[in-house]
Amino acid sequence: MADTFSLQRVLEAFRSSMSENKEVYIKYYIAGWQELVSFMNSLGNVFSFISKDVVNKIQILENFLSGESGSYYVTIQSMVKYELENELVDLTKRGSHPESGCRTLLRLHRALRWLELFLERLRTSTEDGKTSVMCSDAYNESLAQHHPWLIRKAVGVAFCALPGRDTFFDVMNAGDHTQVVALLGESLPLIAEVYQITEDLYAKNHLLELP
Ligand SMILES: CCCCCCCC/C=C\CCCCCCCC(=O)N[C@@H](COP(=O)(O)O)[C@H](O)/C=C/CCCCCCCCCCCCC
Repeated sequence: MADTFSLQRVLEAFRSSMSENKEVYIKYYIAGWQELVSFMNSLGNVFSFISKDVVNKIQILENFLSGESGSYYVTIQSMVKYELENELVDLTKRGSHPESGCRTLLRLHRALRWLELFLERLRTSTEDGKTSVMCSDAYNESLAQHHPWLIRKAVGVAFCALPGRDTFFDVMNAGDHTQVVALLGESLPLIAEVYQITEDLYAKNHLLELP
């Protein structure tokens, strides 16, 4: 992973994550998240409790991918099939499989919806748009409903420390603001498609509320 964040690399990772027959490669899905973590790390310590959680979840999935059953973890589709067929998922309450691939990926999947909503707000924002408001509106519309009160409060505090819109555009390393807006316009349908494929797969298998 390179030192500086690049929106282009996020785009490439999510683009590579989709196979021709619309399966999602976990390797590239994780690579997209690793890029996003590098961005969050540059924002300072107030965000470290969030990036630690993402890093932990990436690590769980990487361990499955490089482990002895790694061939079943190549795509989200093959992971779901393998874990369900082998009863490796705690479906109603946490038990003997508290860190299954399915429940771990579900947490990142929910966060991907937040990212989609936030980037769409950023893309369509005007010069006086506040990133803290865009972030928290996107959060309230997505992830917040899955988080307890304490986490919601801590996240609210972190949002107040977000840099302004201009800084966000600059750190994306994608050229001037017009070019960033264009790249966001290119990235968002891809992110939305990866999200929707996963959402449909999880819905079909009744996995959207895994504990
Ligand atoms: C300029 C580039 C575009 C913006 C780039 C944004 C980079 C964002 C990177 C990561 C986003 C946050 C991902 C959060 C994943 C949260 C997963 C989760 O829900 N975990 C909770 C549940 O897990 P289990 O306990 O069931 O294992 C966990 O309890 C949560 C812990 C930490 C709080 C997570 C809050 C997420 C807030 C999302 C906004 C992040 C703001 C980042 C600022 C850009």
